[in-house]
Amino acid sequence: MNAQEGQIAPTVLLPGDPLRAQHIAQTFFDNPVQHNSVRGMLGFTGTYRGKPVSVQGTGMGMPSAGIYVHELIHSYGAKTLVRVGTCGSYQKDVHVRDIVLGQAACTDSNLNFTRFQGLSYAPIADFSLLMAAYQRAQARGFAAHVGNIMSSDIFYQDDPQSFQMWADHGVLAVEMEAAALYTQAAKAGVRALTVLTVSDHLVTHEVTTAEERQTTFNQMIEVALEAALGLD
Ligand SMILES: O=P(O)(O)O[C@H]1O[C@H](CO)[C@@H](O)[C@H]1O
Ligand SMILES: O=c1cc[nH]c(=O)[nH]1
Repeated sequence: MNAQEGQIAPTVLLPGDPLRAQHIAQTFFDNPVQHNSVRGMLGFTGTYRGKPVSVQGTGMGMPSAGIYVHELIHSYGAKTLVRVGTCGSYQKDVHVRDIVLGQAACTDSNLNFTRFQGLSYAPIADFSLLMAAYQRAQARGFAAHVGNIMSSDIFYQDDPQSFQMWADHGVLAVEMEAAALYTQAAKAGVRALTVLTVSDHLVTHEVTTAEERQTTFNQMIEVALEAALGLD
């Protein structure tokens, strides 16, 4: 990233899509300033209800997101990192447009097998952030599910039923970055959470319109901002 030292706030939202970073900055931030343009991975810093906050695109998948998470923590001093993204539901009662708070993240990635020398590590969210996000969603009447999620390296699975094993063990939904975020945050002693909107459904194949997705995406951002910044 090409941000200057001190240009990025200690609290950072992390969407996969850089254009969503731009949308978040333009919709929610006061006085947003673009802090990164390298590789088109847009990042902005501004304020939300008077508190400094940044948003940084991460790209798709853990190798890409892991680079941004590392630089945000170790080069720019990020202390609170909240991923805001989309997911595919594994469970009948987790509907499209619902919010999913990733309490923990399974993974099929080799990243953590390499990091932990073939042993198993359980990447988990920061509890204070998780509790705050759940309380903010409840207070606003948004449908929010808390539980285990799957961070996969594979978007297009060859076997469309391969998710069933995870679904049978209570995993709520699939995305592609949380396990790396939680692991790196734990190592660095900083706080991390993943807040997701269900964009598609692997069981019921429910669909949603772009407008509906935008509305619930904005609800998710409000929950993430309030939890990350400690706002009511
Ligand atoms: O909406 P974002 O944040 O990109 O998240 C999800 O969408 C992408 C796949 O379509 C992956 O990055 C996955 O984690
Ligand atoms: O990674 C993802 C994101 C959204 N929907 C999916 O099915 N997978």
